Amino acid sequence: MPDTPAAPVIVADRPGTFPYGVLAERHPAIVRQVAEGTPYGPDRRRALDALRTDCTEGVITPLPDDAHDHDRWAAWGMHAHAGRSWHDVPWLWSESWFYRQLLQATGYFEPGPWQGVDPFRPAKLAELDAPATDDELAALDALEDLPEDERARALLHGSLWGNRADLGFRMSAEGAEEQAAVPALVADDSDRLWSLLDGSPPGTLCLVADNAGRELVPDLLLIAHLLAHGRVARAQLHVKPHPYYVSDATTADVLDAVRRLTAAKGAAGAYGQGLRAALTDGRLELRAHPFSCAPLPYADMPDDLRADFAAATVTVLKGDLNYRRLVGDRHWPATTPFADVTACFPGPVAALRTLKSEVITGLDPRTETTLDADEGGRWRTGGTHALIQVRT
Ligand SMILES: O=P(O)(O)OC[C@H]1O[C@](O)(CO)[C@@H](O)[C@@H]1O
Repeated sequence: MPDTPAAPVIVADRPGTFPYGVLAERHPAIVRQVAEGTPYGPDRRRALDALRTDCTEGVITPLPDDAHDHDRWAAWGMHAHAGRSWHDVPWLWSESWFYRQLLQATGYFEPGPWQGVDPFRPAKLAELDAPATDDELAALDALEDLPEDERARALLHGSLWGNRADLGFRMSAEGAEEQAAVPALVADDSDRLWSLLDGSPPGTLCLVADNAGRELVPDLLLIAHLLAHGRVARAQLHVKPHPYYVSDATTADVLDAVRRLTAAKGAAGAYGQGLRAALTDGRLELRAHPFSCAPLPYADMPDDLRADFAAATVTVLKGDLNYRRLVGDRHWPATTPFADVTACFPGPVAALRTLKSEVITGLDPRTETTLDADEGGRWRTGGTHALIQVRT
């Protein structure tokens, strides 16, 4: 990292702060939502109740030695954090640990009736099947009359603002969307992104997905468009190997989204057909690397994932959590250059994110001052503002 001194890592140890609230309020609410969403039996309910207490009052207790991913979590620092409060370890670590414990409580990994049952599926399907999705798919027909580059820009913004489809966030941010009269980009390097996607011969796009449903659909539309118009020859879509952060996308969610598109009329249906063809002939490849659910920044990624990103024309990281992992989840001054804090990423990288936590870099000082003056700190966490930041 150029001579930018590393800022402190975020820890959720101060009551009244956003990270603290996520552990103390959002997590127990998510446990309640999961228990209400699926008719688990008494034993699973007891495990969920125990987690609701443990994640607010407990300490980090290592996985059993025979857990399928014990060694992985040991390598990710589990024993180093053993016995400490969830509030005293890095926030990123604590959050990721919560979702691992939630799958433990629901029996997701264990042989038995609940193995492989996504505890968030009811919420994901309700969102994907919402009438609003029909409206968004129907709106695609109007894009067909636009020149290709304007259509590409519209789909890029669809993918960006799709990031508001974060069901975990929605639970505690009722009305956030309505508040934003004019959605504003606090940083916009999209021209740099297009220059990367104008190269010849066309290369490979890596898109690291975030939320399923109404975020994943516009991500897939963007990929379908870039493939169909020869802006990229191949695309790698990185999803999660198991449910994570409520609505993060898994392979099952990709299949649901492609099915939803393929079943639609008009342009949406054609996009669906194009995606099915790209998946079957290999131009669109799915990846579900275990590190995508790791409690660690991308700087610590393993070599095979690093090789994927190094070989890409550009890697697009979607969403707030991926942004935090890209910049190391630290209290950076907002004006810290984006290129400095992303120097460790192995290839050109673009962040498409709506702001839902305090971490931010690469801002123009006037932008920060104006936003603070107009909105206090709300612009950082309310999901009402977004950014497109690119390091070539
Ligand atoms: O779905 P996204 O965009 O990664 O947002 C994740 C949200 O969850 C958080 O981890 C807080 O729980 C924040 O990063 C953000 O508010």
